Amino acid sequence: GDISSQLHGGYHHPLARAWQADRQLTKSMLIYPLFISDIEDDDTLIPSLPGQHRRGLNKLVPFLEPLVRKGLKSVMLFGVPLQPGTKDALGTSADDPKGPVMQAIVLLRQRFPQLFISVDVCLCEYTSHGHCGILRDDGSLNNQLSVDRISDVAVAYAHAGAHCVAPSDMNDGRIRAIKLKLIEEGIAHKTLLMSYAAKFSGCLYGPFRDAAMSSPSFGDRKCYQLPPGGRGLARRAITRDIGEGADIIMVKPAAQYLDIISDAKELGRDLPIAAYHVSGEYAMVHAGAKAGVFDLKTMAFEVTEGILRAGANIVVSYFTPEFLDWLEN
Ligand SMILES: NCC[C@H](CC(=O)O)[C@@H](CN)CCC(=O)O
Ligand SMILES: [Zn+2]
Repeated sequence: GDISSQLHGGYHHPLARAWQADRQLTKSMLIYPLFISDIEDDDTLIPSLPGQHRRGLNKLVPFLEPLVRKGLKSVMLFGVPLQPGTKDALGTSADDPKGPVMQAIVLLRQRFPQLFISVDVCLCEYTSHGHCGILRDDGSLNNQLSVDRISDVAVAYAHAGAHCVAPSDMNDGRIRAIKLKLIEEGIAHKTLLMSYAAKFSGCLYGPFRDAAMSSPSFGDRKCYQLPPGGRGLARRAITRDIGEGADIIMVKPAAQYLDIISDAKELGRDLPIAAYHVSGEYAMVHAGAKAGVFDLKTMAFEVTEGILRAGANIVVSYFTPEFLDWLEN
């Protein structure tokens, strides 16, 4: 018969199967999210985010040392201000030099010179209303005030030593504003701007909001995060952010949005594409494994390989510590 119908020979051997993948998971592709609180000796398990803790500055280095030895290459910092007076309408404490994130940047840069420090830039953890920007009287986002504030916070993190700033706010035009300020400040050349370009609203962020105490006090994020059905909007946001100077495009969530990752790679063919395997997606894998649906490690690999197959070469993943044990390189 037609000999081109015979495919099995091309993937009979495990190595030949590995060769079928355009991108194979390695430790350097992984970014590990860290929750940093302003209680210095804090080390609190986050029940809804299996195995993840909120840690204060005094607990960070001992926790990270073994992970860095195992090959951890990059982290993403999220501040969790718990002290009274750290939340107001403007998110004033987001760039407080005494705040948890600003101090963690300095500490980690000094302690782990090889570690790539990316920092999430948003106001929702620092605003009394819990939204990702500054509000108008009617409760909607004031774009100009939000973009001004978010870009100031991004520049403060970059000045503190962040290698990468990653605005997850989804305010229109924040990428351009951050890039312009980085240029004005003379630090654009050493700061990577990673845009959460296609970030969807939905039900997959619950465990994160538990961890970061960052749920909106009223309403939701449906007027600034993308509607789950908005593939065209995502393509437009990705194209816009590339044009505004993003160095990396991120899609979030990931496993439920593989078509968007694929679009991001098509539209951002010349950029690295990141995907954030969010708290809800991570918790679902744990829940499925606990329910006996599948083996945890097998599914962690299968879901992450799917994210790579769709076009990502960077994955923000809560499974990072396990992958450091599971991967050779
Ligand atoms: N800045 C928004 C935070 C946002 C979730 C939310 O909408 O609250 C993500 C953090 N960048 C949540 C990440 C996660 O769920 O793991
Ligand atoms: Zn936010």
